[in-house]
Amino acid sequence: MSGAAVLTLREVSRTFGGLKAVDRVSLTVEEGEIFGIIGPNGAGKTTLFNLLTGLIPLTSGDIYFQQQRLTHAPPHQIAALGIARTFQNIRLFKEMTVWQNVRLGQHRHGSTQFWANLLNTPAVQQQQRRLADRATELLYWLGLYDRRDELAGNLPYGEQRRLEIARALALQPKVLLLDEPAAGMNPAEKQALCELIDRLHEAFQLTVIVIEHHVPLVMNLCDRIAVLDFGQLIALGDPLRVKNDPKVIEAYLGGDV
Ligand SMILES: Nc1ncnc2c1ncn2[C@@H]1O[C@H](COP(=O)(O)OP(=O)(O)OP(=O)(O)O)[C@@H](O)[C@H]1O
Repeated sequence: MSGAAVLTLREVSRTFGGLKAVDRVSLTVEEGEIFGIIGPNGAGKTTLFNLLTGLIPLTSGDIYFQQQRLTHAPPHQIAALGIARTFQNIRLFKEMTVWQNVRLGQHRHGSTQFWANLLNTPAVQQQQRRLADRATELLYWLGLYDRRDELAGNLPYGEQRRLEIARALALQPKVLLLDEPAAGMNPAEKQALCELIDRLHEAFQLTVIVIEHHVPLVMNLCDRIAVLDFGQLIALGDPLRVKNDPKVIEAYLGGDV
């Protein structure tokens, strides 16, 4: 961790009708850390990701990426700045191959000009080769290289989750948001995923923000953890501190941590 702020949330709120889904949340995520977000069902975790990625507008407050105000930025601009995510409900192109899904994730890196593309210039060919190499590398990392020609929809569930991560990484993000990446996995798969996230974080120099229900996974993986309850931030700190926080034990963990 370098200690520099990557994401800064100031009094971020989102209401749905009368419901305060996210309620004046202020926090800073530092460069290079693995930051966990936990909380009971309906605590506002996914809504917070939707606000960070511009999928829904804030009701009030501000979000900054490094020094840049993101508060009203559209999703494509946020993605282009280097913030990528996966979804709680897997959102792959199921009728496309594993390879095509990752290549589509690289979309913003196809930066060469329209005419250059049309004429297939050497610069275009070189860029395409570079992107294909990167896609290959990602598929190796996620253990999906042998599956590259299969339809995404035909992969077993755990591999679909990993493909989502590969596709998010194809954007070459600085910040990777993972929404319950281990949902539906057995304990051994969860442990393996946890180790994989840690290695990816190291290898690609990522800042990772992870929403996860499985408390041991979050405790092992994360440098710091934020706990949400009814949209409010009720605790923030290193795993040990959060685990022993009476508010957390009372509101969420019920003493079984
Ligand atoms: N588009 C929406 N319209 C109305 N209410 C919504 C909408 N999205 C979320 N909510 C509500 O906001 C609250 C927070 O939901 P959110 O999905 O962010 O919680 P969560 O912590 O991610 O929960 P879970 O762990 O179950 O995924 C819930 O009460 C939810 O019903």
